[in-house]
Amino acid sequence: MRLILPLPGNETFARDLAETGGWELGEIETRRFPDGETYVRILSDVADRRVDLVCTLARPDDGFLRLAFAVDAARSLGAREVSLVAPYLAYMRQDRRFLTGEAVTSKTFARLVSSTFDRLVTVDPHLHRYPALSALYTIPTETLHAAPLLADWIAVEVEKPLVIGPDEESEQWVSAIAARIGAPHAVLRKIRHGDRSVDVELPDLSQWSGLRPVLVDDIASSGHTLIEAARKLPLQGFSRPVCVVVHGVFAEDSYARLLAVAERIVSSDSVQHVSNAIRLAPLIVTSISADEKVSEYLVRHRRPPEPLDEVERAGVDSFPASDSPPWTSGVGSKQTRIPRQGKGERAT
Ligand SMILES: O=P(O)(O)OC[C@H]1O[C@@H](O)[C@H](O)[C@@H]1O
Repeated sequence: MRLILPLPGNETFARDLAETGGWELGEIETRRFPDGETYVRILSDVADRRVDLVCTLARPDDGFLRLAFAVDAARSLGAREVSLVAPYLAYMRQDRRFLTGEAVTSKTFARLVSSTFDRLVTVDPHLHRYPALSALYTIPTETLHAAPLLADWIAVEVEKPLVIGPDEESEQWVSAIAARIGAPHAVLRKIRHGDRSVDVELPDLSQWSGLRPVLVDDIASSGHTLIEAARKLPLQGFSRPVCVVVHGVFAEDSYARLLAVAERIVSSDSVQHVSNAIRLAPLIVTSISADEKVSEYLVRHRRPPEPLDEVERAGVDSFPASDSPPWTSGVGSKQTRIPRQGKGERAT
């Protein structure tokens, strides 16, 4: 049975994941030495098992080294595969060099994660200028999408919603959410002047007066985007908006400031926060279970070992037509490196 191992601060999410998936919840002991260095000890049996380290990556600078230590400990104890389940993936927003000399941190961070883990599972990474995680990460990745869960929450909780994205980037999930619940949608225009300085312009929304505005975004970080959008809506006669985000990072006092101009704020549980109202565990379990089926399939169809020279000549393996491979169906976009037995890799 696979093992779900939570890093500190991720216990609630990991327990939900383990219970929903019917998997074992493991234990890691971590603490700080007096000089600030990190102590890590894995207390669960990981030998010959697939291990999922669960760690959301909001505030990653504090936690990544601890993760790297845990992976090495798991490998030295004989773990068969170590994946990172990071419902929020950090360092996706500095995706290019805007000023000479800036570090493109998305690339550096992706390289660190790719050289540490065997696989990455995440939810709605901030893919703005990158087409997919495969443009950055060299390990197999699974990108899951929370839009249907957000849509279902809105459908149940908000009467007569007008789904609003605060900027052009949000059009993709705002339109998907609106279509799923049969509501209208609109997209605002954002001009970002700096980390903490944002302007939002509203188009004429008067045709939807009387509807409840629901601001939807992937991340609330400094909160400025949502705060500015929420401030502008009453200028066109709308009531205070409901704000729904996938990742409630809520830096500094942004949650309190947004609450002052919003009717209600909810987030998925990708980052543990008082606003959490949408569980991601079912989405992640579906994806991990589908991946397990692929592995089981490969084990079932494992060929007897062949001498290396024949293996090299055989090239790509083929599967019997009577039992089609299960990796085509999924809940997100998958970048999976299918082990090819004929190329010297072993199915697990
Ligand atoms: O305005 P804050 O909360 O700092 O940043 C979040 C916004 O910045 C964008 O990259 C996100 O898509 C979101 O719209």
